[in-house]
Amino acid sequence: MKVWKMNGAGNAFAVFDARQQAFAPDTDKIRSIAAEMKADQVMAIEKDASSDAFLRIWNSSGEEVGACGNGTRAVAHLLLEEAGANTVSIRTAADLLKGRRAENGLVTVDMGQPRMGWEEIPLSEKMDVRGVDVRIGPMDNPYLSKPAVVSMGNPHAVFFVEDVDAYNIPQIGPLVEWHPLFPEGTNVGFAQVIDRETIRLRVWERGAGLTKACGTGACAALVCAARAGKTERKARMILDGGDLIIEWRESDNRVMMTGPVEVEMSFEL
Ligand SMILES: N[C@@H](CCC[C@H](N)C(=O)O)C(=O)O
Repeated sequence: MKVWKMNGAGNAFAVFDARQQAFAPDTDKIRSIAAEMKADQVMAIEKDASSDAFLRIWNSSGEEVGACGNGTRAVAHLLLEEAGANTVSIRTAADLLKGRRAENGLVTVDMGQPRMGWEEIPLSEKMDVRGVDVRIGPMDNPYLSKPAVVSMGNPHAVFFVEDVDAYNIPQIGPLVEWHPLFPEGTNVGFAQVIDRETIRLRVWERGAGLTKACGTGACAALVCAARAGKTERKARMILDGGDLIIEWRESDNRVMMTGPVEVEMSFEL
């Protein structure tokens, strides 16, 4: 079985080619692969009857999840190279996604439409998704509150802050990740709007912790920012591991994510 160590803007992946051979790891196995290969997510490329491949995704904590934007871009790159094609379709547990080559060796994935209904995120109770009742700090004087929420096939809560670097994300992230408002947990973004076309973003990922980049997190932050009128519908997202360009198209409500992909090494198992 072929295995790749890859990253998408620094978001690190161990990718297993499970199209010819079954790959059915248990939680402990995923944790040990992730630790050994220093991966934020472990992924398996499987056969699919109605697309080019099914992409199975596990967080480094061992739980299987529905979406991983940078991981989808990484696997799109592998499949595009393999087929010498210009477009590729990838099914995940959350959606059917399309990948394509972009300029300068970058890879674009159509991440589909953001889901904004409180039950779709999901939240445990009905609430205005533009700012939910989550407070960090003293109840009557929180230093962080009212994150915007959205699903990109996985749940995201986004705090808009003045200075991303002023927050102790490893301390705050877990408090929000498993807040009772999120029955399935949530990814937690800290977004600083630099100007109407630029956002600095750091993401505490559910089941993986602080990563160098989170693709769905970047989509979520742009959607929440544009929905609130803070930015245009297209912006450069500056993450710790590199930049992503996110565009939330007005014409069809779909979110396009473009960024770099790197194959660090590959081997046969
Ligand atoms: N790194 C990812 C997101 C991976 C899944 C996430 N941690 C979750 O639990 O939903 C990305 O690039 O989107």
